[in-house]
Parts: sequence; C-alpha cells; structure tokens
Amino acid sequence: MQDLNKAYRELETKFAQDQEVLGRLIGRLSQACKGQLTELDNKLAKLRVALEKNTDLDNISPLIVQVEELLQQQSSQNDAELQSAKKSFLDSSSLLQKSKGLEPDTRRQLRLIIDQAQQPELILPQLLPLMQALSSLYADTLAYLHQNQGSDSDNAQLEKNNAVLVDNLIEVLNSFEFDEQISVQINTQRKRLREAESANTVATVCTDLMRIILDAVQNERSGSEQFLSRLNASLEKINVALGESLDSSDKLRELKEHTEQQIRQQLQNMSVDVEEGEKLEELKTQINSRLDTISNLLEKRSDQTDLETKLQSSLRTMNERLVQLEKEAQQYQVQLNEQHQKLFIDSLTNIPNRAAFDERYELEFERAKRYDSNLNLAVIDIDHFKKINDTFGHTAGDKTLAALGRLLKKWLRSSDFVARYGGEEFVAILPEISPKDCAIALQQLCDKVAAIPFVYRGEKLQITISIGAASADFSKSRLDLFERADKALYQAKNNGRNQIIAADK
Ligand SMILES: Nc1nc2c(ncn2[C@@H]2O[C@H](COP(=O)(O)OP(=O)(O)OP(=O)(O)O)[C@@H](O)[C@H]2O)c(=O)[nH]1
Repeated sequence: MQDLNKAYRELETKFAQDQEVLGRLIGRLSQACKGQLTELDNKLAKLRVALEKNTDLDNISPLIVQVEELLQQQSSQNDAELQSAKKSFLDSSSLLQKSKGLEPDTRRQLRLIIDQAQQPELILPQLLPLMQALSSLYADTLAYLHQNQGSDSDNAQLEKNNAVLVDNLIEVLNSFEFDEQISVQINTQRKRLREAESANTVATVCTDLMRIILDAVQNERSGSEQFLSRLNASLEKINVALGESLDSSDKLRELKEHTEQQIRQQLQNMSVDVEEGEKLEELKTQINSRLDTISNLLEKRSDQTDLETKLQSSLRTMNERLVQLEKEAQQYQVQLNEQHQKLFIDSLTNIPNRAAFDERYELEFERAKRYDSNLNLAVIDIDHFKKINDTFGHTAGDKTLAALGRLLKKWLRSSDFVARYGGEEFVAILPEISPKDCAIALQQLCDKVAAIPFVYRGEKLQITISIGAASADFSKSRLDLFERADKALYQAKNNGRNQIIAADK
C-alpha cells in the first residue's frame, strides 16, 4: 500500500515535470515562430498560458489542434504564393524567349533557369535567385540589342522590344511580395523603368534591381537560418529537459514510458529535421507532421490520466477494504486470544489446566533461578476422592472438584498460581515465600478445606486434602522439584492424609 502511495506521489511529480516540459516546448516554439503569422503567435501564447496555469491536458489538446491548423494554413498560403510567382516567372521567361535577336548564350541560360523553375519540388526562396538570373538576362539582352542597333527600322523595332521587356520586367516584379523595406526600393526602380528613355537606362535599372533582389534573397536566407537555429536550440533544451524528467520517474514509469519515448523520438526527429533541413518549406511540413504525432501522443497521455484516475479509485477501494480487513483481523485476534485462553483453562473447575501450568512453571522457575529467589511447588490431592464418587456419584465428585478449584484460587495469594493438574490433583506455584512460611500457609489451607461444610443433596461431606511441597534447588532441574513435591504428597497420604509434608532439599 505504501509502495503504491509512493508510486502515486512520483507519478504526480512526473506529471508536473512533463507539463513544465510541454510549457517550455510551446514557449520555444512561439519564440521560433514569432512573426510568421499573428494568429499563430496568439494561439501559441494562449497555449503557453494554459500550460503555465496547469490546465488539464484535455483542454490543451484542442489548442494544439488549432496551432496545427494555423501552421497548415500558413503552409497553404505559401504554396499559393509560390504557384502565382512561378506562373509570372514562366510567363516572363517565355516572353524573353520569344524576343528577336536573343544572343545564343542568353537563350541557353534562359532555358536552364526555366527548367529549374519547373522543378516540382521548387520552393519560394529558390525562385528568388532564378528571378534574379532572369532579370540579369533581361539586362544582358537589352545591352546586346543596344550595341547591335542599326537602321531606323531596327531602332524602331528595338524601342518596341524595349517597351515589351520593360513591361515584362515590371510584371515579374509585381508578382513578388517583398517586405516593406525592399518594396519601397523596388517601387523606385519600377518607376525608373517606366520613365526610362533608352536601353542604357533600362540596363542600369536592371543592374540596381539585381543588387536589391540579391540583398532580399540573402536576407530571406539568413532569416530562415536564424529560424532554424533558434528552433534547433529550443528542441535541444526540450530534449535535455525531457531526459531529466524521465530519469526522475520510478515505479509507475512503465505506464507512461512508451508514450514519453515516442514524444522524445518526435522531438529528436524534429531536431534532426532542423539540422538537415535546408528548406524552410520542407521543414514546416515536417514540423506539422511531428506536431500531429505529438498531439496524438498527448491524447494518449490523457487516456493514461483516465487510467490513473481509475487506479486511484481502485486504490481507495483497496484502502477501504484494507481498513475493513484490519478490523476483521482485530476481531479475529480477540477470538484467537479467547480460544487460546480456553486451551489453557480447565472447563470443569474454570482454573488453569496442566498445559497452562507447564508454561507458567517453566517461566516462574527460570525467573526465580535468575534472581535466586524462593520458589515452592505444592501438589494437592483430594483424599479418598474415589469414595466420594462411589458414594455420591460422579456429579458430586465434579462439583467437589469445581468447589475446591474456586477455594484454592481464593485462598492462595494473587502472585501464586494454581492449576488442575489432572483427575483430583491440583498443583500450586508459590514464589517469593520461604519454605517454612510456605508450609505454614499450606497447612492452613488443609485446615480450611477440612473445616468447610460440603453438603450434597442434603448430606454432609467431609473433604480433606493432602499436600506435598518442595522448595526449588536451582542446581537441579524443574523435574526434580516436581518429583520431590510428588514424593512428599505420597508421604502425606501415607502419614494419614489431611496434612502437608514439605520435602527436604
Ligand atoms: N468426578 C470425577 N472424578 C474424577 C475425575 N478425575 C478423576 N476422578 C476420580 O478420582 C478418583 C481418584 O482415585 P484414587 O486415585 O484411587 O485416589 P483417591 O480415591 O483420591 O485416594 P487417595 O488419593 O489415596 O486419597 C478416581 O475414582 C477417578 O475416577 C473427574 O474429573 N471427576
């Protein structure tokens, strides 16, 4: 029972530690995802507060599902942005491809970047360098055409081509969403493009655009890297915390170990994903799936909490049963004591029997021997008892035995011990009295019994007793003391009965 209670306390501590670990996980995730999506920020903050308040896991699970949905939503939004940007890129590329007078090398490079943009696993950050390359090809084409300008009709064609290229380039720029700072710079370049009067100006604007876009791509890349490293650091801390938490658990650890290992595995996997994942989109998809698994595991944990509640109630029942059993055991003990008593009581005289005497005799003998104090033993026998039986019947004999038992108990000292040894024979242990005083006391006993007017069915009965007494010699055994007392009784009988004979040592 104590073991189970201990196990419970450990389980409670473990639960609190796990709650703390989850709290930290959410805290780190919110930090890592900060600014990705406002609603996601809010939900993560709410989740963190719920965990800090030790809210029930049942209430937290729906919040986790919401966070997952938001991550999913952001992922879909990114997909849509990518598709639209990809379409604009490919449209602009094919327009440039159709341009007349395209240098062969430019055409080859253009084909290359179109192929890359058509890769099925393409992600948004990968499209940005392609866009930068496309802008560069536009600039090269403009410069090439400008150098090779010839007749007026060629010039007119060149102007026309310029206009088409500028329109395309503006369309490409429109298809991308940049952060505020970049957007301001791009808009300035867009305006310059519209107002450009010569191919040269267009080429300069294109070069400036390339630089701006290159910076944007680098920013995006370093932003992603920061995100990844923050997330990685958080996951590492969570792994350590979870490891410590696992170490502290004991008895009922097995109940939760499986789930916790799975959660730990998920966290480790996430950590590996972060370390290996160069692509932000890929990483988000992986994290989504990990969160899915963790959410399922949390549901499982909540089932385990149910199990704990059931266990607790069964423990209560067990406890009640135990209290009940303790009561029953106490009653049983009382009954046993009573039965034990009965085993040592003579049912006819209601005084201790021979078994009780044997036990007490050993005890008193050893005690007196230890303190070297007096110990006397008296063997008491009713004289001519057979005659009583024969004359008045067995019932009269029984009543005589019972009466004598009561008298012996009454007249001997409370520190003395008297038992019915068997038949009409009684034994008495008389400690801490000198043999002489003992003999006097026993003689008085003989006299008292003889003076009692026993009456049975109106007839008077003369009852006398003979006593053989002996005083303990501790250099000899208990048996020796008994035998000397028994021999003395024999002498008392032989001497005429109704007397006490004290044996010499
Ligand atoms: N009524 C009754 N008689 C018993 C009981 N136990 C033993 N007796 C009888 O006690 C008698 C003992 O007789 P004896 O051993 O000859 O001794 P006694 O008649 O007392 O003679 P002395 O001891 O020599 O004085 C026997 O008749 C037994 O049957 C008992 O529990 N109840």
